[in-house]
Amino acid sequence: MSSLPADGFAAFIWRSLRCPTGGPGDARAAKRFAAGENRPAIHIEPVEAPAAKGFSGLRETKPILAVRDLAKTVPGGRRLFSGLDLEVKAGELVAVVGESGSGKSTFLNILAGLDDGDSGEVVVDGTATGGLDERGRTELRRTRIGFVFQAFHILPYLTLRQNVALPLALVSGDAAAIESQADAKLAAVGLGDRGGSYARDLSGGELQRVAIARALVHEPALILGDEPTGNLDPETAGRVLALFAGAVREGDAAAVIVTHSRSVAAVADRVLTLTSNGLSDADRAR
Ligand SMILES: Nc1ncnc2c1ncn2[C@@H]1O[C@H](COP(=O)(O)OP(=O)(O)OP(=O)(O)O)[C@@H](O)[C@H]1O
Repeated sequence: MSSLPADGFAAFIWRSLRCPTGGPGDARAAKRFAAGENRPAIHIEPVEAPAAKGFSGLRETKPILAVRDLAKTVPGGRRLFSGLDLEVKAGELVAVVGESGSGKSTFLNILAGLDDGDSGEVVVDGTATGGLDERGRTELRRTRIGFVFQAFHILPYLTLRQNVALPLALVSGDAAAIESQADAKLAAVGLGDRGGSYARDLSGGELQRVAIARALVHEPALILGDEPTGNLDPETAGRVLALFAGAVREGDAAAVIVTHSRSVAAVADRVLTLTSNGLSDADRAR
């Protein structure tokens, strides 16, 4: 992707949404807008998409994630789990622990619609993934799900701003608004001055913060993390986790994090253990 171009009109739209009482620059831009300048080139709708907080009322009463009686067998016939039930509400962070090979990553992939259970149901923000075709699942991931992996997957040939902007760029043509949202999210993870840097310039902890900014930039309803602190030293992991938990709670999202780490368990609202019989309450002190 080439650099995201600045666009005066788009910047005006952005400022108008963020700051209704703009300065003289906004007044001039407003005149141009009234005169119809540039209007056809802009696709405004996605700028309003982050107002996913409009779902807040709904999210308070309904779980963001509902899993019912899920079962999964992998090729070769081994049953990983069955009878798995889970509900996660807005602002709630659930950690999933379990033995290596118990199926934690497979479970996350099913939640993201990247894999299928043998039976059972997964409902994300009111949408049953089982009823969606590939296109519908992709759309669900783009608009409703943020995924943080152990390996950061920050693309080295894009700036950090462009990396964070990717989920928005997939659904919007409004480059300036996208760039502003990416910068705001980078600022939220303490990297507001690094938007023009590249991955090679950052430490592991900083890269993971970029990955979190990217996972949250489109204000997903459901945040999934697969060992998101696995590559970090304990102190950095703690800082990243606090950031993650804050973003989940303030952003009104639900989160499921697969981990072997005690520090993840420490910030979670619930710690559940995955076994062949599904998820069960774990000892928080483990
Ligand atoms: N497509 C597949 N074909 C065959 N076996 C698979 C497939 N996908 C997963 N498995 C097996 O299912 C088991 C669960 O894998 P998974 O990665 O979900 O476990 P995990 O709990 O995340 O493990 P870890 O904690 O070590 O990362 C493993 O034994 C894995 O080899």
